[in-house]
Parts: sequence; structure tokens; C-alpha cells
Amino acid sequence: MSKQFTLEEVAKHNKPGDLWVVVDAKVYNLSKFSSMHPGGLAVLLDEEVAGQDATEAFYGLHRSEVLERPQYQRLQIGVIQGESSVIIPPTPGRISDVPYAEPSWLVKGFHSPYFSENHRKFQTAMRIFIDSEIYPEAQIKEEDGTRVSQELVDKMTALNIHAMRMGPGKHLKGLTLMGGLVKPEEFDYFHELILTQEIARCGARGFGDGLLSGKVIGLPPVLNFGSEELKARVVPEILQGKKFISLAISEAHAGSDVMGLQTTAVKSEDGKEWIINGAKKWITNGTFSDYFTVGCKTEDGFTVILVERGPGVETKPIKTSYSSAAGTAYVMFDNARAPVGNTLGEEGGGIFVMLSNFNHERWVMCCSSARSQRGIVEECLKWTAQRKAFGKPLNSLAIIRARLAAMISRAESSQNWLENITYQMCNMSYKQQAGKLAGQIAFLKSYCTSSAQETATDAVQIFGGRGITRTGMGRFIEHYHRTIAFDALLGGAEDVLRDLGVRQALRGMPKDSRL
Ligand code: HEM
Repeated sequence: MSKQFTLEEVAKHNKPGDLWVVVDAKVYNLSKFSSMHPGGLAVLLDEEVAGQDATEAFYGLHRSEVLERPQYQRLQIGVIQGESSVIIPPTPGRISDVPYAEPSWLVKGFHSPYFSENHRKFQTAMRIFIDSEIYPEAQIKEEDGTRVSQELVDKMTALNIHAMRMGPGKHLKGLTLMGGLVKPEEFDYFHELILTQEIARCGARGFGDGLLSGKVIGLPPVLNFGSEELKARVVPEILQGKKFISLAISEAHAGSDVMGLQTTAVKSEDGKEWIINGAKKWITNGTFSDYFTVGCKTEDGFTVILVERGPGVETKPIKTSYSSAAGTAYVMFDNARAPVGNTLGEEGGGIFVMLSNFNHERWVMCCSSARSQRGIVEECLKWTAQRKAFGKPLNSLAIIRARLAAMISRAESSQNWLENITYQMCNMSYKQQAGKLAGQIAFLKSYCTSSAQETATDAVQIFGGRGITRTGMGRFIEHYHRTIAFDALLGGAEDVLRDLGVRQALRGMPKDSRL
């Protein structure tokens, strides 16, 4: 049992070399630490801090995770008699009580037509796994820039998370999902939405992409358009996290304009192999991928080919503004060879392969984007409640509340639109989705990413200098603001998507409609 002190006893320890403080009913001896305190000694000697209950001052300047670090936990020497702590430390799986910090289907007393009991159980298990296994590694790797550990990849394999991230489908057949919690035939797009949104809560954008998002976008063309022989050869190893795959489309010359790509594939003289030449740029997971789903110019137009790393395939890291944990790369093909059997879809039919892939890819991005925005809303609601300015909490200022209102509305509308589209996906074939939902998903993605950028700007205003500081109170805001542009570019730039949505709508205009 912790040693008990009265506030009077603590008050006696209020000078250099003999300095105690109380934070949330816990007594800390800062005598030795005070000279090493990153915030300086002087603040600790202030008469309202030294020997006093400094809870409010502490939470105005530190994230609660500071006191969870072992080196600081050791400074606690006891508790205040008759008082108990009120600040709840994060426990794996916990649902936040902060308003709007969770999508409404997870909020007590709210209802949803979309989420079943099984989805709820799945969410609970997934959050516990992610909080305890993925979140801690995400924080470290985002900073040190190294790729996801094989140990974590293997833990995800044990629950078949890699397979579930590919969405519902035949590839799940016979697998035990989440320890048997959901049957493969029952796994639907709402399970996938939950999985993607729970991962997004880690708040580590580069690591998040490094967590095999290359596979999420690079494997579907193999699953949907590869031959049975090809699938049997490559898919199991990828879903078991033994081999890695990237989607390699964009180039220095062309991104959204896939027909402008310059990488070429020509057949060998015996007609058995493709010979590929060209360079791909900004390829997520490229530094460590074993396979590349490559968009190539061929005699008949545009063809997608699965190329294995080997002679003639080189990768080089690209330094971007997020963590190199993402493995973003140049991928160079210099007379690289792939069997003709590795062609995905028809020769010359690559655009159809890509277009049908884009819908799912963009929808996954919407899931992440909507959830990350919500995480920022939670940070801002907490900060504006605990931070004092002009003697009052920040949230007592009307201008701050106006920003919060805009942020909450964006997060809510993104999520609600997303849930509606997800419901349509659950009730349409893959082909119907391609036809009916391309415009909807394009609009949603551009809405999510543009509103995310507005939210990032609002959050920096709310956090002030801390919103541009990589450590401390505003660390998630700084990270979000620095990396948010990625979402607006990957999977189709915002402007291109908006235009796509409108063009789709115009195609569907009835010929006989008049005002
Ligand atoms: C209970 C023990 C305390 C520990 C373990 C501690 C630890 C830390 C750490 C690790 C930082 C760096 C912030 C970061 O980047 O995360 C920091 C900053 C700071 N601390 Fe403390 N601190 C303690 C108590 C206090 C108290 C009671 C005050 C009183 C006002 C205080 C005032 C500050 C200030 C002003 C900063 C600089 C914040 C900034 O630049 O944003 N600290 N402290």
C-alpha cells in the first residue's frame, strides 16, 4: 500500500533540494529531478507549486502520459490521505467519455442501424489488441523511422488481421478471424471499417502506412484479376505476413493521370515474359516489398503486371514529410522480367483493373481520415478544457467554441456519410460498387481530406506554439498538421476526385429532365 501524507506534511518540502508536489492526489519527490526538469527548476519553486497541489498547473503543461513513463513513476513516494485520483489512466480497449471522441455508434445511449452485436464485440477485441500491441510500437517507429517489426506482423497474422484488411471475400475462407470471433462469411465492410478506424487511432501516419498499407492497395488487383495459379503462389505468403507487396503506379511524370505513365512492358521474343523498364515514385512500403503491382504501357495500351523483386528491380528510399517507417520508395525497373502469367486482368485492360481497385482504396482512406479527424477533435476538446488563458479555460472563449463547432461538424458528417456508403457496399456486388459508388466515394474522399486540412489548421490555432512542436502537449496536432497533406494526394488528388464525381453525376443525368 502507498505511503499516506497530509497536505500539511507535503507543504514543508518546498525548497531546492527538498521539493515535493502533489499531482492528482499522488505525492512526488522532485528534489533530485528538479534540476533536470525539462521545464526548468524555477517553475517548480514557484510558491503555488513547491510543496503544493500542482494538479492544475501540471495538466496545463504536460500530457498525462508523462507520468506513466517509468522514470517519472519512480518519483512518486505516496498519496494524499483521504483523497483519491480522479484522472483515469488509459487502459487498453477503453472507450473515451469525451463527447464526439467516438463515432456515435460507440457512445452509450446512441443507436445505429448498421452495427450488429458482432461488430461491437469485434471492435472491443480489436481496440484492446491495437492499444496494447500496435500503439506502443507506432509511437516509437514513427520517430525512429524504422519499419514495422516482424514480431508485430506475426502477431497480426495470428489473428488474420492482414487478411481482414483486404475486406470481405473468398480470401477469408477457412481462416480463423480474431480468434474465431467473426466467421469468414459474416465478415463485412463494417468489420473492415472498424479495423481501419481502430488502426487510425494510433495517430502515427507514416507508421500507419508502414503497417502494410502497400498490401491493402497492391494486393486487390491480384485477388480480383490474377490467375488461380498466380494467386495460389503469392497470396498465402502475403496474407501470412511473410512477403510484402506494393502498388506501383505513380511516376515522376504522372500520378492521377494513369494514361500518361511511361514505364513500359514488352514481351520477350519467346512471348513468355514481360520485360519492364521505367521508374515508379512515392511507392508506399516499396523499400521492403517483395512484389510490385505495376502499371505499364504496353502495345495494347495500359496493362497491370505483378513483378517480383529480383534482377533488374531496385528500390531507393524517398524522404517525405512523414516517417520513413512508411518505406516510401523509388522503384526502378531495368529490364526486369515477369512471367506473362503475372498479367492482372486483360492485356491493355489495365485501366479497368485500376479503376475497380480505386474505389476500395479510397474508401479505406476515408475510414482512416474520418477517424483521425475525430482524434484531433478529442485532443482539442481536452486541451481547451484544461488550458487556462486570461484566467479562464480556453473553451470559455466564443472564438474557440466556434472552431470546435466546425471541427465536430466535419468529423460527424464525414463519419455519417461514410457509414451510409459502407452500407451500400455491403449490399452491392463489387461490379455494382464500381458503377454506382465511384462518384460517391470520390466525393467523400475529397470531402474528408479537405475538411481534415481545415481541422488541422483550426487545431494549430487552438494549440498555439504547441501545435507546431514535435514533443509535449501538441505532439499529435503537430504530427497531424505536418502529415495531413498525404491523404489529400494519395489515391487521387482532391481536385481530380471532385471532378470525377461531377462527371459521373453528369453521365447519369436523365436526357428528358428539364426545369
Ligand atoms: C510531477 C512531476 C513532473 C514531471 C515528471 C515533469 C516532467 C516534464 C517533462 C518530461 C517535460 C517536457 C515536456 C514534454 O515534451 O513532454 C516538462 C515540461 C515542463 N514542465 Fe514539468 N514535470 C513535472 C512537474 C511540473 C510542475 C509541477 C510544473 C509546474 C508548473 C511543471 C512545469 C513545466 C513546464 C513549464 C514545462 C515546459 C512546457 C512547455 O514548454 O510546453 N512541471 N515537464
